[in-house]
Amino acid sequence: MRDGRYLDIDEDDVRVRARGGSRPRTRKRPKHENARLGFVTAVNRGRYQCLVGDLSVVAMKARELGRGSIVVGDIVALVGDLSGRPGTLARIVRVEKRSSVLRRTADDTDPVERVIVANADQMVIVTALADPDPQPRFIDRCLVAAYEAGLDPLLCLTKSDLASPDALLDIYAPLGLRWVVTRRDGDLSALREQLMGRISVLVGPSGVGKSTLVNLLVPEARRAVGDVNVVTGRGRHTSTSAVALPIGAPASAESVERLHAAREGRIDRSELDYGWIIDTPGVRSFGLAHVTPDDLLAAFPDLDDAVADCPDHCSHLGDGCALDEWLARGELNPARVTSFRRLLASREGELER
Ligand SMILES: Nc1nc2c(ncn2[C@@H]2O[C@H](COP(=O)(O)OP(=O)(O)OP(=O)(O)O)[C@@H](O)[C@H]2O)c(=O)[nH]1
Ligand SMILES: [Zn+2]
Repeated sequence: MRDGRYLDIDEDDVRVRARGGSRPRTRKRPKHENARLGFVTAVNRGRYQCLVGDLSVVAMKARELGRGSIVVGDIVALVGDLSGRPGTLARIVRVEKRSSVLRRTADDTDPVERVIVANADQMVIVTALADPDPQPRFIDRCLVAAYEAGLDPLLCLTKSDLASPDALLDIYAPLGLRWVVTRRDGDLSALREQLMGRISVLVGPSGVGKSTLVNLLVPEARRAVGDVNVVTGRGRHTSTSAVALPIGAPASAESVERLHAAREGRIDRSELDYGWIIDTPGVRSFGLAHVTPDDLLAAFPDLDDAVADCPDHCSHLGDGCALDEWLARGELNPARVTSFRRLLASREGELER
């Protein structure tokens, strides 16, 4: 890979010649002399599907890595058989530093908080306009998770053949979100445009038409499309594990490297006419307990001056909060304060199913 990062070799792969001896010795066993970087596209029962160059390689985690998780979106260093031939198994020996981390909360089916996706830069919040009805509380919690994880949110309102988006867009107007409206028999170019130059993680409750969208965007993916249960209005969970899919260009680690470069501002995002999407079936809640008011305030710079007048450790929801005085003096946009407080409050409790 000409771009550099993907050719990296460990810095401690230093061979030294033992003094006086004639045979080259290694000071310590070269850790990963021929390690190459790869992009994790899927995880299945302890096997990691990784893109190395333009080859898809199956790998396992080296024992020395311990218990740390490896998730879709991770950039990892691999050694061993990187041919990608059937039956071969490479080894992941290192996980590169992550630029973003999206976590799911612990719940009754899984007691541990887990990282679900690494290195994404956009969260596409998929919500149906009807069947099932939109859940603003779900959207709010996604927004909090996105702001905290450093992902740009994009609201994707599906099934526009069934209902108008106006009421929902009114609720979110004060947040200045980017949004697109879609339907399965409609034109997806507005959505496509928002996906270019980015690694987007798609989240949404069951049955909103996420698999249908993914199949329209990436027909080769053939994600299972479920039916909404006529009794509960909820979908069957037909697809189960997260997977990264390329849109607009063939799968290659170089395309991922260029998307990372765009995120870091090293190249211009608008030059890129492809992207990656990460579908996350079954993810319906995020751990928000660790999110602080300050994390959220980062998305509300217009409230900075006001909250500087707040008492220490202000919850911004109760008595004595300076936002109320500033509101009373007409110095803040009430809709912005309402939105900020609604998002803050949405951290409480877990998502009802
Ligand atoms: N009316 C209408 N129905 C749609 C549209 N898109 C999808 N559907 C239907 O909605 C149902 C759920 O679609 P899926 O794509 O399986 O939804 P999902 O979000 O992937 O659901 P899970 O697989 O359960 O996570 C299916 O019966 C689809 O045919 C749309 O634009 N309009
Ligand atoms: Zn306050």
